[in-house]
Amino acid sequence: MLQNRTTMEFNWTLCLVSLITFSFIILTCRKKGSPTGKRQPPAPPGWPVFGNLFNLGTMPHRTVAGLAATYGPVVRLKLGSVNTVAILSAKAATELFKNHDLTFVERTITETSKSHDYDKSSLALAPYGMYWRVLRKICTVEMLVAKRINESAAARRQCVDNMLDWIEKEADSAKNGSGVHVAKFVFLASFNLLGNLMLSRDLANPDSKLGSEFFRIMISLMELGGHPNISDLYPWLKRFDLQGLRRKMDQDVGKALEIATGWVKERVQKRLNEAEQRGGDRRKDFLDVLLDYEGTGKDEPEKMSERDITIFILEIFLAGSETTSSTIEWALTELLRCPKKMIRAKDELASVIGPNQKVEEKSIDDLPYLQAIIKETLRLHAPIPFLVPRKAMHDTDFMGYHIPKDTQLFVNAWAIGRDPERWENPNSFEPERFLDSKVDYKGQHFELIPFGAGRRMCVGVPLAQRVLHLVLGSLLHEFDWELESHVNAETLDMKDKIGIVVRKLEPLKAIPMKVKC
Ligand code: HEM
Repeated sequence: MLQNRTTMEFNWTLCLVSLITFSFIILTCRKKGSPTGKRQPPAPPGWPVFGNLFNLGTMPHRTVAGLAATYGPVVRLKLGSVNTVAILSAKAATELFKNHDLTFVERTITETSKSHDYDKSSLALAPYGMYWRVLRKICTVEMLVAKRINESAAARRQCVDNMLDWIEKEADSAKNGSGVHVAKFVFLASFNLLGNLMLSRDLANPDSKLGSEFFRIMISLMELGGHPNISDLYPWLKRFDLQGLRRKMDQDVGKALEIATGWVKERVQKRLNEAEQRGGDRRKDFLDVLLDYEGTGKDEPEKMSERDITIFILEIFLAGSETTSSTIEWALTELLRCPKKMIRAKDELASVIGPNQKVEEKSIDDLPYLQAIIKETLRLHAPIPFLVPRKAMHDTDFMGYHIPKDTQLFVNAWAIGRDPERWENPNSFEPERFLDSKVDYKGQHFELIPFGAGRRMCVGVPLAQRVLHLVLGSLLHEFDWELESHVNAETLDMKDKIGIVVRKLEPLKAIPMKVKC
């Protein structure tokens, strides 16, 4: 008994001594900055083991942006055990993309993205090497070029027409005074639009059981992928999968791959039949481009494997649907808070498009105010606020700071879009600022980078640009919009929440009234 007590006391003493030693080591390391003695970026104080996790809050893009005032534009954070650096100003972003893009060209790979080896076939996550180059080239030279995008303009118009019909029906059946959940319909339309571009089919279609199942799974993948995961913060815990995220991801990715593989096989068979019948003058979609691919077999694959193709299909849905619907939701929200700007946009549409006419993609160039609204929305509400996180390929010096190999890099596009050194009235929605300005989001102006910049910049910009203008232009041209009666411009909730993309915390509910010509 006595011996037990002595052992217990000894254990407690040992624990206490270990804790003091551990804290001492942590504090010493923090005081000296870097164990190598080199100057590291400034960092807010953190906790042992947890680092700065508790500093992030529920809207990390905003909290991290706020650190710039105290620590400057390059800030070091410890997220669990992961060394991270955040870039918070347009000047620092310019230095990054002009002089260090290659050093940070690799991605951070999360635990859930390893499900079914998704990361190995993904364009967005692939290591900077041969496979990534091949896929990127297929996208930029064959798929997302003006000619191919033009060929599918009619399919996009049809998807937008369906969306307008759904919204009108929903508004007719809604109780007096209640609004329509706009982003839901834009999401469905974006999904179908991508389905037509890639597979020539509507997937968010109540008549298609498989399409609906695929749609449900993709929404679940977006939620799971955007969920903070302990396994990413403390990689030694990953085998326990404490939140069960990897298990759920394995199930969903498995099911999505099964469905998409079925579509690929079906198409392979159809192409064989067409070849036999010498028919097949249908429009070539993305799936055809991938199946047609022929590489040299030396420094690139001879053919794309079925697996790589199916993962590419999932990726495009994940990359292109929620980003689009979130941007439209914010644009409409901002316009509902500024009725004069809404009127100006509608007047421009009325004069360029005319009554009884539909907004077409070819008119976008003639709609400078609409273009300015999209830019201003993306400046204030970058849907992927930290871009897709990068990783240092080797030790490097950046703006006088030492950044060790494997450090995760967050480029805070949200903070950069509101950088007070670059933008006047950075927090106000003022599309007019873009009317006499050459600044755009195509990766050359580092103060506006909602699509990123450099080698890993979004490949979808040419498509996203068309879709955003087409959808917002159509919503404004076809309907007059009002807020629900219990909300006004001052009380409209503007908080956001972060998942794979940032979107409005409270979904926008607005009342559409069909414009009478
Ligand atoms: C509003 C719409 C969109 C936004 C805001 C957006 C934003 C982004 C961002 C921030 C990145 C990371 C860039 C970086 O790390 O520098 C990215 C990458 C990517 N996006 Fe988009 N995106 C949009 C639409 C699309 C669409 C429609 C597609 C496909 C058709 C697409 C496909 C991709 C792909 C494949 C990558 C990975 C590129 C790579 O790693 O090489 N995106 N996007």
